[in-house]
Amino acid sequence: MIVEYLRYRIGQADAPEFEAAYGRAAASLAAAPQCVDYELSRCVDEPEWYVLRIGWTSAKDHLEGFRGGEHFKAFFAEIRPYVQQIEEMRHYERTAVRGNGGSVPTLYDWAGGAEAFERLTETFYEQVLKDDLIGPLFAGMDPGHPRYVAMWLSEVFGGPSRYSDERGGYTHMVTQHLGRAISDAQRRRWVNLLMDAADEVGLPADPEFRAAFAGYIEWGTRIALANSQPGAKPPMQAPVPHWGWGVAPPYLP
Ligand code: HEM
Repeated sequence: MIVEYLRYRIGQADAPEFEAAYGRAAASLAAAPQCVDYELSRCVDEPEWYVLRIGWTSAKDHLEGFRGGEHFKAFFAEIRPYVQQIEEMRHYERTAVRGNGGSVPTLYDWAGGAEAFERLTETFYEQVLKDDLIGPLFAGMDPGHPRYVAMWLSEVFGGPSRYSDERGGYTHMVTQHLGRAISDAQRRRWVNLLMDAADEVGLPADPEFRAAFAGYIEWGTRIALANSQPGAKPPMQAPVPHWGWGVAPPYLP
């Protein structure tokens, strides 16, 4: 993705119509397959300044795909009156420096940290080992397995990167699933037992946390199943995924 920044200087009297014009032009951005996202902000300290940030799939997609495509005409018709007021219009490449601030707790903190995930996996694998459908898969499991999976989950949900640092990260995890030929019935049992364990150990029960938690578990188990099939060739190098709240952040009164 490439980010385009446009800085406009708009006189006070023209501001309402400028914002309204961009409100209409936004329909073209929303429809354009080259546009990732967009946001128009107005300067608080000097209200005549506006910054428009548009994420494009690439600079070429913007300059050739969007400008030569079906949505440009309607877009440009709306913003043409303000072209003279553009003070800067450039593409910027994102750097590795980015992330979320601390205003919203991580799922890891919300759950109760490492100790909560350790309680979860301990209880979970006690049941797994007794289960007729998936118990046999884990018959020879490493005694540290519950703790390792707790480290993995902690890292995924925003906790420390201990699984990557101490246990081989994604590559080790993916190797463990290879060739196990997990069936969908086994995957579902794994999910059900984990959800039961989440209730039993008292993981937060608020809808937002459980929706995000279940989202990752559903995603992760489907990937584990696919990677475990005979002949599967998953990527052997990848970062540990980081899971966030998605569309429903926690309710903080
Ligand atoms: C979100 C879903 C899943 C996650 C996060 C996960 C995570 C992991 C991790 C981190 C390991 C390696 C532990 C280590 O460092 O030694 C592992 C191993 C393993 N996983 Fe999964 N897994 C998932 C789903 C499943 C499912 C659905 C099954 C089967 C029903 C399964 C079966 C196994 C088995 C049999 C091992 C090897 C255990 C051993 O012998 O030590 N996993 N898993």
